[in-house]
Amino acid sequence: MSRRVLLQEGMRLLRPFRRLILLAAACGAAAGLATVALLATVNRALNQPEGLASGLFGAFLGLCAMTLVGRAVSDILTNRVGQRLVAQVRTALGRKILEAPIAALERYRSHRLLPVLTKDVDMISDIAFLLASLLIASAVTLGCFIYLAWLSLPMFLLLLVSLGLGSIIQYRARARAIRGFRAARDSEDTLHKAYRAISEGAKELRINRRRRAMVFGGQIEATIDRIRAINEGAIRNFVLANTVGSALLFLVIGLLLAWQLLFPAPDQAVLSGFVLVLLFVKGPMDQIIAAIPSLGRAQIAFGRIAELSAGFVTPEPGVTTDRPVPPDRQIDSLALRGLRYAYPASKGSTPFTLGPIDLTIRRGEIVFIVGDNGSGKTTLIKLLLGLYVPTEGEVLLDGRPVTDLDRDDYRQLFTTVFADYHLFEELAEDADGLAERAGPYLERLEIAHKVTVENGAFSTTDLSTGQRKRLALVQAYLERRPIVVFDEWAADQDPTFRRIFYTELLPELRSQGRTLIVISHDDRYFDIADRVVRLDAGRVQAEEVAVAKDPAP
Ligand SMILES: Nc1ncnc2c1ncn2[C@@H]1O[C@H](COP(=O)(O)OP(=O)(O)OP(=O)(O)O)[C@@H](O)[C@H]1O
Repeated sequence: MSRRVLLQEGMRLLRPFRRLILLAAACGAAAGLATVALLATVNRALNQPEGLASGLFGAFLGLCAMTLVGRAVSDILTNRVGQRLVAQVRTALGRKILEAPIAALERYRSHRLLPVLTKDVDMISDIAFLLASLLIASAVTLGCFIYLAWLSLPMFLLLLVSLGLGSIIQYRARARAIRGFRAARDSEDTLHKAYRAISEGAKELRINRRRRAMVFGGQIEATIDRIRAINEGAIRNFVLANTVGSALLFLVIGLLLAWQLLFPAPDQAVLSGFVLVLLFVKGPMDQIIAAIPSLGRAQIAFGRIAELSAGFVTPEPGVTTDRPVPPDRQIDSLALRGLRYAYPASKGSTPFTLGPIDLTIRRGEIVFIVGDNGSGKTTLIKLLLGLYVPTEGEVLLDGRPVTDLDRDDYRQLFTTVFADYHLFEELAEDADGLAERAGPYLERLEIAHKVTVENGAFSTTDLSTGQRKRLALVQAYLERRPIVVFDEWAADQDPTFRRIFYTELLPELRSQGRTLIVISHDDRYFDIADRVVRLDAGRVQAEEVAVAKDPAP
C-alpha cells in the first residue's frame, strides 16, 4: 500500500478528532515552549548576581505551572483521541467483517484476520499515548533550537552540521528497520497460523511425535527465532545510530569548549547557556529518537489495518445490523435459472465452476441434494441461500429475481445447519417463553437431561459432537423460518437417531409447512425425499424421485 494512500487513510480516520488534536497540540506546544522559556529564565537567573530575586521568581513560578498544566492537558487529550480512535477502528473493522461478502471472507484467511484485529489495533493504541510526549518533546526541541540560534548563530550552525549527519545515519537505520519490521510482521501471521494448529490440532499432535516436532521445531520455533532475529537486528541498528548521534552531540560540546579556548568568548553567559540548553535538549531529542522504532511498527500495523479495510471495502448491500428483521412470511417457490458460479482462479489449479443449473423447489417439498465429494453440493446451497452472488443466472423467489438490495431479506427466510456450523450459545429469539418452547424439542432430541434454555441462551454447549448438532437442530426448530437447509446433518448421529431424523423429524418439519433442502449421502433414506437432485462435477446429472437402497432398519 503506497504511502500516499496510507496518509489519506490516516487523515480520514483522524478527521472526527481534529478539534481535540488541535487543542492537544496547542497545549503540548505551550508546555514545550514554557519549558524552553523556563530554561532561559534559569539561565538568566544563574548569570545574574541577584538570581531569581531580580523579579524572575514570578516568571519562574508561572512557567513551571504552564509546563505542568500544558503537559497534563495535552496527555489527557491525546489519550482521549487515541482511545476513541482505537474504538472507532475496532468498531469499523467488526462492521466490515460482518458486512463483507462471504466469498471475500473465505479468501481472507482467519490466520491473517485475527492478528490485524488484535495485534495491529493494539499497536495503534500503544502509539496513541506516546504521541502526546512526542508532541511536547518536539515543541521543546524546536523551541530550544530557536533559543540556541538566538544565543549564537555560529555555534548553532556547528550544531546543525552535526544534526544533519546524525539524521542521515538515523534515516538509514530506520529504512533498514522498517524493511525488517515488515518481514517480522509477515512472520507474525505464520506464527498465528502455527499457534492455531497447536491449539486446534492438540489431540493429533499428542499422538504423533514426529508431527509435533515438525510443527514445534519447524514452524513455531523457527518463526519465533526469525522474528526475534529481525527485531534484535533492527533495534541494534537503532541503538548504534543513537550512540553515534549522541557522540556527535558531545563532539559539538567539545568543539564549543575548544572554540572558547581558541577564541575567548566575549560573553561567558552565551557559552554556558548554549551548553546547558544543549545538554537539556538531549533529553527530548532522545525521547523522539527512541520512539522511531515504535512509529515504524505502528506504520506497518496501520498499513495492515488499511489493507484489511481495503480488502472488505465493498460491503454487501443491505447487510447492516440496524435493519429491521423482515416479518415472518411463507413462500411458494424458489427457483434457480441458468445459475453459474466460478471460484476465483488459484495458482496451479483450475477453479471449480458450478452450473449452469436450473432447479425449482416448491413450498413444503423435501429435496435431497446428493453427489460425490466435491461435486458442488455445498456451493449450490451457498448460492441458494444467497451467500454467494451467482456469476451468471439468477435466483427467483416466488417468480421474482433476488437482487443485491433484497438478498439479505431473502436470506432471513432460511434456517441452516452447515456441515462446518458454528453453534451460538445465545438464541436470537424473544427470551419470553423461550425455555417453554425449547423444552419439548430438547426432549424430542434426547438432550433435555443435559441442556436447558435460560435467559435466552443454552445452559451449555459442552456436549458430544452428535449432541451439539442436535442443539443446532433445536435452534432451527425455534427459528420458525419457512425453509430449512441441512448440510449432512445426520453424518454425526448414531444409527437410531439417524433413522429418527430422516423418518420422523424431517416429515414433522414438513408438516409444520416448512420446505426442506437436505444434502445427504444416506442413500437408504432417499425415499423420504420428494425429489433427489444428483450433482456431478458441478452440473445436475439427474433429478429423480429416488427409492431407498435398503429398507431402513
Ligand atoms: N472457498 C473455496 N475456494 C475455492 N474453491 C472452493 C472453495 N470451496 C469449495 N471449493 C471447490 O469447489 C468444489 C466443490 O466443493 P463443495 O464443497 O461444493 O463440494 P461438496 O459436493 O459439498 O463436497 P463434500 O461432499 O465433500 O462436502 C471443490 O472441488 C472445492 O475444491
